[in-house]
Amino acid sequence: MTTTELPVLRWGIVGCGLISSWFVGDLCLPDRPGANTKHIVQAVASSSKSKGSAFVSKHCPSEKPTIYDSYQDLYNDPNVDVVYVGTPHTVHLQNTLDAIAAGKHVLCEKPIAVNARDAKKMIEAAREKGVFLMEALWTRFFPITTKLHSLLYEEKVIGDIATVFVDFGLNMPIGKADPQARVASKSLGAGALLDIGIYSMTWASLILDKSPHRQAEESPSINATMTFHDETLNAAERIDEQVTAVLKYPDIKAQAVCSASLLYKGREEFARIEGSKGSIAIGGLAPSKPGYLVIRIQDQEEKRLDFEVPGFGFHYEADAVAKDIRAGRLENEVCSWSDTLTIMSRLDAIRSACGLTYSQDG
Ligand SMILES: NC(=O)C1=CN([C@@H]2O[C@H](COP(=O)(O)OP(=O)(O)OC[C@H]3O[C@@H](n4cnc5c(N)ncnc54)[C@H](OP(=O)(O)O)[C@@H]3O)[C@@H](O)[C@H]2O)C=CC1
Ligand SMILES: O=C1OC[C@@H](O)[C@H](O)[C@H]1O
Repeated sequence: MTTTELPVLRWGIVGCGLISSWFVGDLCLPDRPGANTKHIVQAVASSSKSKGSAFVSKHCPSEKPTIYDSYQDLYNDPNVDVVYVGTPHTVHLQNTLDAIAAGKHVLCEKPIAVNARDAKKMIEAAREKGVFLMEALWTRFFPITTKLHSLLYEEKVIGDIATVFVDFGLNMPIGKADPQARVASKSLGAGALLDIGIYSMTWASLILDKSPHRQAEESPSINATMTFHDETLNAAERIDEQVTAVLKYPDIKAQAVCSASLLYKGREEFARIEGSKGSIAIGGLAPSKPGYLVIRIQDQEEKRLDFEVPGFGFHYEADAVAKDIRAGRLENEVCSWSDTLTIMSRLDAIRSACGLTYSQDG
């Protein structure tokens, strides 16, 4: 099918910051192999029209979106099918609830909210209004994750899985960032766990929660530790710069060691799954954007599988959203409401164990 014959989905982009620029770039990629949808940037909303116009000229010059200086005006636009929320964590709740109230489907950036309680509110609102809602945990949608699952559980190439190690290191110390930026401002949700630890936890979940041997009702136990940018501050003021969580899954005799740090750039091979017969490493530009697998089996030559990704890879989640909306589904099966709540509850548990709060926790 040529691009012009594909069904269309019209996006309204809320917030013209970094992630929205990456996302629209992928929506506009021409002639993607396997594309199921022609994505249109129908509208953008920003704090000012000039910022919105500059964003469009730079990041999606081939599109002719309506530019709003009010998020609400975008939610009210009858030509917008789905709203993409690309704002800081702490405003996801309000932005998403407003979009849903206006009857829009929503794809909301990660973390969907600051805590599981707020995530539940968003899910309940979507359920009641009968609209689609998904957290933009884009990593789940890369073809590499499906291949990994099949290597682990269908081909069983490394035998019984014992330990998963995942590390997301980003050289972005709090002290070096602009204090007003969302990565350094506590009121905008700054901190390693919510920003990048969520990916380490997602990989562990993708690998171990999806084991066919799991007994779903048994949640893993979690032990965690954090270091803070300023250790002298109280729970409400401090910002986590490093975090490590150890998850124990007694039912499958497995464990995961998940870490995240803003103090160094992590290794390209960011994850390793150890099994009774060997290991599989996952590598890529970042743990959010995986690119290859390395299979190492005892007494065998190691094997590397590379996965070509056009653009950043945000189109995989965008295509999944489009397919669900067309089918009338309210949630996605790869990033279900239950998946989102599982991870958010674990992030809550880690924060509670380490003494880290946000004002949203109430
Ligand atoms: N999936 C991924 O790989 C990534 C995801 N993210 C996620 O995306 C979200 C946004 O991150 P990022 O794009 O880096 O952030 P930026 O600060 O670059 O952009 C956020 C935009 O949100 C808007 N905004 C709305 N309310 C506020 C507010 N109170 N304070 C500041 N800005 C506000 C602004 O747009 P305007 O002025 O136009 O209204 C701002 O430019 C985060 O939740 C983050 O976790 C971020 C990076 C990568
Ligand atoms: O989601 C993310 O992934 C990549 C990081 O650069 C960014 O801070 C984070 O929000």
